[in-house]
Parts: sequence; C-alpha cells; structure tokens
Amino acid sequence: MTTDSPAPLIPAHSWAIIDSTLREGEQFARGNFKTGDKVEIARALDAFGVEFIEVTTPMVSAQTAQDIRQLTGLGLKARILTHVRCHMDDVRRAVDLGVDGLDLLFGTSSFLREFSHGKNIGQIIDTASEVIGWIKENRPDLQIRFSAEDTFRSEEADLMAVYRAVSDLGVHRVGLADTVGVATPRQVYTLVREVRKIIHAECGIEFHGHNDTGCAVSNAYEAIEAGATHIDTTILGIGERNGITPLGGFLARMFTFDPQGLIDKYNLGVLPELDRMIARMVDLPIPWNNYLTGEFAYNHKAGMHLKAIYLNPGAYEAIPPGVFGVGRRIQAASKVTGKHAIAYRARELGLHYGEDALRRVTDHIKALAEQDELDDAHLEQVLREWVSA
Ligand SMILES: CC(=O)SCCNC(=O)CCNC(=O)[C@H](O)C(C)(C)COP(=O)(O)OP(=O)(O)OC[C@H]1O[C@@H](n2cnc3c(N)ncnc32)[C@H](O)[C@@H]1OP(=O)(O)O
Ligand SMILES: O=C(O)CCC(=O)C(=O)O
Ligand SMILES: [Mg+2]
Repeated sequence: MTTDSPAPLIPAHSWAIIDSTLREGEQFARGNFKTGDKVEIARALDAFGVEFIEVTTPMVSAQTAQDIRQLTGLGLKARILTHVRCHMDDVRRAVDLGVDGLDLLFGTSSFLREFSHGKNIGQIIDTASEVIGWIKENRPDLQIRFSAEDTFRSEEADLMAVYRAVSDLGVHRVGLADTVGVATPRQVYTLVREVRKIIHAECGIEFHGHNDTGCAVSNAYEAIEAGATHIDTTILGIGERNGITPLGGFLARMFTFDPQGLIDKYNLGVLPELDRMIARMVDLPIPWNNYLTGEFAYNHKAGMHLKAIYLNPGAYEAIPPGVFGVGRRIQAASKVTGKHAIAYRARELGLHYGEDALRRVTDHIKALAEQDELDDAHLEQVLREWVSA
C-alpha cells in the first residue's frame, strides 16, 4: 500500500459492540464480580456508550439472577442481553429479569456434540425450534440471537443447516464463535460471507473471538469487513483462558477506518477509566503494551522518531492519544536519542546551543546512557551543566 492510498472505509455505524465483561469476563481466572462491581461495570460501560451489555446466565445462582434484575433496573441506555443455553429451563428463568434479549448458544462442533451436550445436529435444530418458537410466541419483544458455539471447528454443512433453520425461525442475529481462538482472519472473512448468503436480510451477524493464537482483534475486523454487524468484546480482553477481543484493541483497529464515526458514537476518553477499573477489580496491572492505555503505548524514544514527532506526532502515531484520554511520553534521555531531540528538550528548558556544542552534548548524553539508564531529571541536569560549563 502506498502512503497516499486511502484505507478502506468501514463506517462506525455499520457495527455495534456487545461488551461481555459481565459474562465472558466472569469466566476469567480472576473475574469474580460482586453485585457492586457489576453495577459499577455496567454504569461505566454505559457511560462509554457500548450498545449492548451481555450478562451471565441466571442459571449460575439465585444471586446472579438477582444481580441481573438489579442491572436491568438501572435504566441504562445500553441494552442488556443474557447469555443462556438453548434450553427451555434457562429461557424461562431468563425472560422475567427485565433483559432486552437472549443470547442463545448451542455447540455444533463434534467436540462439543460428543463431550459437552451429546446432541446431534437434527436435535440441535429441533431444540432451537422449540425454544425460539416459544420466545417468539410468549415474548416477541425480546431480541433473539442464536450462536453455534465452536463455529470454526464445526462442519460447514452442519453450520449452514443450523443457521438457515434459526434464520427461518426469525432470530434477530446469528453468532459465530471462535471458541478456542483457532480461526484465521481469512477463515473468519470467508465464513461470515457464506453465512450472510443464507440468512434473512435483516438478520445481524455477531462475532465472538478468543485470543489463543493472537488473532482476536484481526478476526473481529475481518468479520466486520465481511458483513458482521456485532462484535463481542471485554474490557482488557478478559475471559476464559487468555480472553477475547479487547474493547480497547478493537476500538484502536476500527478508529483507523472512521475516526469521526467513533468519536460521535462513543465517549472514547472514558477508555482509560474502564481499563483501570477492571485492572483494579481483577487485581492485575494493565499490561505495559496494552492497546492505547498501556504504560508505554505512546512512548517515543529513537532519535529518528523524535525528530519527526516534534514536527508532527502523526509521523509515528496511527491514532492521536488525546482522543482516548491518554498522553504521549517523549523519552529524550537515552543512547538512541539524537541531536534534534536534545535541542528540543534544551529549548523547553530555555537553553540554546550552537551546532558544535549540540553535537557534543548529544554524544555526551548518549555515552552516559550507554553506562546507565538516564531519566529526564538527569538529562536536565546535564543540559544545564553543559551550558554553564
Ligand atoms: C464457550 C462458553 O463460554 S459457553 C458459556 C459458558 N457459560 C457457563 O458455563 C455459565 C456458567 N455455568 C454454570 O453456572 C453451570 O455450568 C450451569 C448452571 C450452566 C449448568 O450447571 P450443571 O447443571 O451443574 O452442569 P455442568 O455445568 O456440570 O454441565 C453442563 C451442562 O450443560 C449442558 N449443555 C451444554 N451446552 C448446552 C446447550 N447449548 N444447551 C443445553 N444444554 C447444554 C450439558 O449437557 C451439561 O448438562 P448435563 O449434565 O445434563 O449433560
Ligand atoms: O455465545 C457465543 O457466541 C460465544 C460463547 C463463548 O463464549 C465462546 O464460544 O467462546
Ligand atoms: Mg468465549
């Protein structure tokens, strides 16, 4: 791609976020949210502006059912969905909790058919017909999504039979789940395109991607490029094993296609608070290289970079940090620094050098940094001493 070829535009209004921190996130090793935490998370996600919040099934416990009732009573703008097995017991329990929709799931891979629930494809379709038929008749106000769990290890013919059947039954959305994080971006793109062809025109497509092989963000992006309408995320990506598509990573990816669309749709500046909130609740630091909010996500150090960054930060930043409420960090005191960076830092301190002196002080700083780490205070001291020397 040449520098001036435009990136493909994917308008932000063509997709929505289903944040699953309160469902998939509860399956994270340290995701054990109490009622107060759940309320705090739901309110924060709502303040950020996610379109949907997915919560755990009420089948977990009486306390969980009570918490769902509390969350749906908060009067949030985000719509609340509960994630339930495609089973009448679960659905009957879920419909009276004030939720806006049900995210039904049924595993379709041979692994899950054999080792999880023991049903064949015909039985899955029959059960789906019974469950979806019942919801349509008794609670036509509820959104219905049907997901084929472990989609990417399922037979394509089985998937098409299941998706066609649930589409004909009138679900609002079908879900494709990369349950073990094994799908490649190209597989995701191809399958979403195939599913699009056989479902009804208004049926949405949701993608849920695990990160076991590091593709959760790119797979979510490919899903959208192929026509998916909804992406599952969690704050910091928390979930089973090493988690799913992180909210921040997904936003970073999509921002590059339609910055203004994201700015209009979400309160992007709230993202650091969301990441800090979950880091606190799961008692882990935000990873140093986290998308957008990691400690060093906007650290600039090499002399060649710093020269350009001072002139235009866009030279080495795909996304302006201020939009997401974070700042950049210029690390001028290092062995990989250069004269432009040193001159700039000196000017900030009101110090000026001629060309020769600048070269010499730069080399001195580089030599010092070869010996030991230099922080900005030490750099300032050296620059001042050099002028008065
Ligand atoms: C990939 C994912 O993340 S899927 C979502 C995972 N979420 C959860 O598991 C939610 C939290 N889970 C729980 O609290 C419990 O597992 C419960 C309440 C759902 C079920 O608890 P238990 O009855 O004790 O069963 P257990 O968890 O040991 O086994 C799972 C059961 O679900 C059944 N099951 C699995 N998938 C489905 C499905 N799509 N539809 C219907 N039943 C299903 C299994 O057959 C098994 O029931 P069985 O013992 O009658 O064969
Ligand atoms: O319901 C879904 O689509 C996803 C369920 C899930 O968490 C998974 O398959 O990893
Ligand atoms: Mg999952």
